[in-house]
Amino acid sequence: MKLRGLYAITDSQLLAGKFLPYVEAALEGGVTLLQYRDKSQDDSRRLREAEALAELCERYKTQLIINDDAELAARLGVGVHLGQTDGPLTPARTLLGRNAIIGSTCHAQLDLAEQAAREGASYVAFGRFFNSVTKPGVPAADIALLEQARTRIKLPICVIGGITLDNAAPLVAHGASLLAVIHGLFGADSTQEVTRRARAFNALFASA
Ligand SMILES: Cc1ncc(COP(=O)(O)OP(=O)(O)O)c(N)n1
Ligand SMILES: Cc1nc(C(=O)O)sc1CCOP(=O)(O)O
Ligand SMILES: [Mg+2]
Repeated sequence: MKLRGLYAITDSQLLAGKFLPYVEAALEGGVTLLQYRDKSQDDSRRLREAEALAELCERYKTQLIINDDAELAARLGVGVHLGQTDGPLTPARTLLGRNAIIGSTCHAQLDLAEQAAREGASYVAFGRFFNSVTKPGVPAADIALLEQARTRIKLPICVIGGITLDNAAPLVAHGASLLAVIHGLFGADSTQEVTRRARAFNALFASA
């Protein structure tokens, strides 16, 4: 499967009271990967919501990725995204199997991306590229890093952090394969606007 296009990420606070309708609206507009990102410790809610997303993704032929939690990903038979403190990649690959999508946060460090590639990651994620309301204060990445990553890393490159329709085009032009977006997608006033934004993010790849 080609990892290229919009990578929608859920946010439990932003999507409170409209979780499934907003996610479905994004899927309607076209989503390559959907990440379930919930930073709470409420395991039963996490399982319930992740199962609901798995069902939706099945319907829309979208790949589901679970943030942080390889065990939950294994339980649902889906992929996982692991940050630098979320556990090692190699056992996650063993647990999930060779076909699972496994992503790795590499901040703005090419050496982390090279290590992730050696350890079996499916894509590497760099960020944050712009100021993020969702996760302020994380280290910054820039276009020069993207240029270097494109020549050194032979995996799809995901970019994240403050990405909106107004700032995403140069990232795609400089080699980003996946645009990972929370607020720039789901911070919309209506389901129709979420669908419009998803379509518009995807259109950036058609013209690249
Ligand atoms: C696609 C993607 N890229 C980066 C992250 C950030 O992961 P991490 O550093 O583990 O931070 P949290 O998201 O867990 O707070 C991500 N989730 N997805
Ligand atoms: C979860 C996350 N990780 C980041 C990183 O730089 O690793 S930035 C970020 C938040 C992304 O949300 P938004 O699109 O609303 O900025
Ligand atoms: Mg994490």
